[in-house]
Amino acid sequence: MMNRKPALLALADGSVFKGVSIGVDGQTVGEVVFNTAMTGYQEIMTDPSYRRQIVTLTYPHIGNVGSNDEDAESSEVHISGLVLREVPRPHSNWRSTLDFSGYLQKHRVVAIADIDTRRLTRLLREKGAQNGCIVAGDAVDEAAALAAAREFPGLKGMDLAKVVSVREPYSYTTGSWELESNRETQLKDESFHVVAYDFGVKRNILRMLVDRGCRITVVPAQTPAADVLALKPDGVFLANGPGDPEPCTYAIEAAREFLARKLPLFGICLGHQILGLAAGAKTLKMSTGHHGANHPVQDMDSGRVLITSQNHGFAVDEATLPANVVATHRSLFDGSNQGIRLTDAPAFSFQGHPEASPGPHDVDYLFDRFVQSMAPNA
Ligand SMILES: NC(=O)CC[C@H](N)C(=O)O
Repeated sequence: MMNRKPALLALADGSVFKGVSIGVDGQTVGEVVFNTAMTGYQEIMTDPSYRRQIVTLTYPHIGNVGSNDEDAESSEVHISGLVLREVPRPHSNWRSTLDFSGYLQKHRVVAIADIDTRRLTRLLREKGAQNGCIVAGDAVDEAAALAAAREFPGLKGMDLAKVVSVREPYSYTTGSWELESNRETQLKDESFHVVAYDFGVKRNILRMLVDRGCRITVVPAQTPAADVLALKPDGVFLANGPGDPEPCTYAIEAAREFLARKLPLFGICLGHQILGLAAGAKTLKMSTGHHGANHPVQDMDSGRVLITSQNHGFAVDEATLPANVVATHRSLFDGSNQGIRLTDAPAFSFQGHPEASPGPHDVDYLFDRFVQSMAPNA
């Protein structure tokens, strides 16, 4: 076996985990969270909503299927660092073009393995997400790592949507991957024009809209509502994204404008929180947040329980919903809000990830609902 360099993970509460480096040498800081998904490590690492977060994967065998170019949810790896139980082993998969260690090197990820991720996860669950630091390489300095972990200011109050967002608008017409032909599909039978605010959008959201006949114009996070209205969209989509929704005042103001004009509006994750804030509710920082691919959520209208993909650390505070906002979904793990709908505008949103990638598809009916809400404008 290859000789690994040392690495350590230091948390702001003073805990230190010693392991081995499986990525590049270096030091990285961020909020340490855990994700319980058993599949989809590439999708998780490339989800822009993980910016400034160090992700612990609780599933112990990561890297078994290597990596490929198709499973990325954006053009780069966004996580600040990666924490694993097992050192990745040789991989095997027909779609793989690069082994996992090569993937970590290529994307310059600082990563630690061979630590007790169960102990770490229990700590994060009991104390809440911790700011932390990974150092990897020949000179691992524990005191410096602890100091760096404590210096990280935390995600509360941090506006990261405008940091990860695209700089110029672009058009998106690529649909879902077709396994039989091993090719991506293209938009056919265009029925709607959707403007999607990119706060850190995951590709599969755009693909699922394209599959339903939407031509998409993706716009930067700080695009004023007037510029969007000038594009004459049938509906506006508010994407997922990293950081705290509260400082994203530019997006909250734009959403308010669309609400006032009764334009069909659909939000996912950060987009859900922004819709909530625009409607007059408040958001809060959760203790550990939700990160996984098997979280039960109840649809309050139908009573159905949905197994969902999740990645968020903030939430809409249901107690603050104004009279014209109805809670449509709730987490069965902790009762927190998972969806809202306005009674006086064609606007709704979901806290989890109906686009999955990775995760189950139980909530994809919300994409159909958005398309239906645009139908009168077609
Ligand atoms: N996936 C997301 O859009 C996450 C939203 C927000 N950054 C949160 O952590 O709650």
